[in-house]
Amino acid sequence: QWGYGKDDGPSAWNTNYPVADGDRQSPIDILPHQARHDPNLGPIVLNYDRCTSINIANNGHSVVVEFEDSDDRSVIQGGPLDNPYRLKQFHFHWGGKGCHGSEHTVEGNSYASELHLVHWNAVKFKTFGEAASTSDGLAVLGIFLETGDEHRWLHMITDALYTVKFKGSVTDFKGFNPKCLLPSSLHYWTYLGSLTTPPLHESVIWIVVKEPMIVSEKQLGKFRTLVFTGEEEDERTRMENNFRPPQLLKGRTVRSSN
Ligand SMILES: NS(=O)(=O)c1ccc(O)c(NC(=O)NCCCCO)c1
Ligand SMILES: [Zn+2]
Repeated sequence: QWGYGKDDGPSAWNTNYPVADGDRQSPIDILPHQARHDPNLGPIVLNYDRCTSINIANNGHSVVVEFEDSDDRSVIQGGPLDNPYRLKQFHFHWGGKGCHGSEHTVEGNSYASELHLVHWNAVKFKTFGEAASTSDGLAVLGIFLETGDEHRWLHMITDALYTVKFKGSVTDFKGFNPKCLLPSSLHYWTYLGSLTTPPLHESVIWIVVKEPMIVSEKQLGKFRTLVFTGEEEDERTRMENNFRPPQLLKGRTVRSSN
């Protein structure tokens, strides 16, 4: 299996997942001055209103909140998207104490953490799995997390983390609307990329929001109380630095909403 350690980490993923060396891999380093401002790029529209969260889980790589995706109750549309994309899950990537842990970087600078809201094109595909393995089947909204004041709503997530400390743990997490996590401005960069974890499918339309959400160091520290390992395993490997470093742009264009 793959992980984020010395032997099973990002530099080894191409052994079992050769697409790791492909032409549209994620994340990337974003250079704002080289991004093409595209006036045709409209605003991102989120309809997460009748929210459909189900549970929160530790999958051995991150903490994930899953959503009920049998209809279009929670969708993202507009921006670079031709169809509404259905919210499936969101999860985070973060660093170690004092180190940064975002996946995308901006002019070589990384943020403390990065939130990924994962959506799939249910107009063109029947299942998430099918969408996740087909070009442009997914739209992932990436939000940077920066340390500063406490985030007024993130406690809803961090207060539940102790219940999913070990790999394989799942607990109920109903009625959570992730719209409360988003920064005020949704100006974004967008480019064609991939999943940032194995199987690294090149199926993602990335929408990276420019404005970070501000969270406290204390709130971020709670993510590091999770472990990669299962309760029955001997070693307790703290879950941190679960991010893939930036990959080659290989001629891709990054567009900017404005
Ligand atoms: N980081 S990401 O690009 O937003 C991303 C979005 C959706 C995904 O499905 C994955 N990866 C994934 O599911 N890998 C299968 C095993 C993971 C846990 O069992 C990564
Ligand atoms: Zn992710």
